[in-house]
Amino acid sequence: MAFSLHPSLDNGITKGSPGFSGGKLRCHCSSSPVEVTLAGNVAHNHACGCSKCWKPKGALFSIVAVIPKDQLKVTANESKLQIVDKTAAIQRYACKDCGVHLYGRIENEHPFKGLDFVHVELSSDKGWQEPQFAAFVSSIIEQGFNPERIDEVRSKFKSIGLETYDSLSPPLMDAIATWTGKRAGKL
Ligand SMILES: N[C@@H](CCC(=O)N[C@@H](CS)C(=O)NCC(=O)O)C(=O)O
Ligand SMILES: [Zn+2]
Ligand SMILES: [Zn+2]
Repeated sequence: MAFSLHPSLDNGITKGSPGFSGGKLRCHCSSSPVEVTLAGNVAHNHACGCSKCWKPKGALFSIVAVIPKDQLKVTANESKLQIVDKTAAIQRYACKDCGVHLYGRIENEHPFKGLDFVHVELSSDKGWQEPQFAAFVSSIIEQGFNPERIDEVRSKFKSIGLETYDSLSPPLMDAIATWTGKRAGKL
C-alpha cells in the first residue's frame, strides 16, 4: 500500500473511552500555539475525503468530528486564527502561521447549526471517540487520486472496520433530509 489514509487509521483504529470528558487541541506551531479547549467528547467522528477539510501532510483523508459550540472555547492565541473561506457553509478557522484548522463553525441556517467541526488528532489527550465511517471517499479523485485505485482505498477502510460513503453516512443524510423536508413543509 503506497498511500496513507491518515496516521490514525493506517495501523488500525484505537477505540475511545466511555466517560471521556474532553481536552485540549493545539495547532502545529512550536511557539505560541493556538489552543482550543473542548468541554466534552466529540460525536460523529469520521474520515472525510473532501477538499475543504484539513488533512495532515501526506494523508488522503481528514479526521473530523462535531461538538456543540457551547462546549468549545479558544483558550490561547486566538489572534492567530483566520477564516479560510467566508463563503463556505462551514467557516473553518485556521492558524495563520501553520495552516492547521482549529475548528469549523456554521453561522447560516443549516441542519448542523450549533455544532462545531474539530480534528481530535490535534490533542495529546487520550479517549476521544474513534472514527465511525468514511465520508466523501470519491472526492479524493477530484484532488488527483488515481480513480483506478479507489477500490484499494475502500478495501483498506473495510479492513479496519469502517464503511465507506460518497457523501455522509445514511443516518446523517437522513437527519439533513428530515430538516430540509420540515423546512419545506413536506414533513
Ligand atoms: N467534492 C467536494 C465535496 C465538498 C463537500 O461537500 N464537503 C462536505 C463535507 S465537509 C461539506 O459538508 N462541506 C460544507 C463546507 O465545506 O462548508 C470537495 O471535495 O470539495
Ligand atoms: Zn499554528
Ligand atoms: Zn470534508
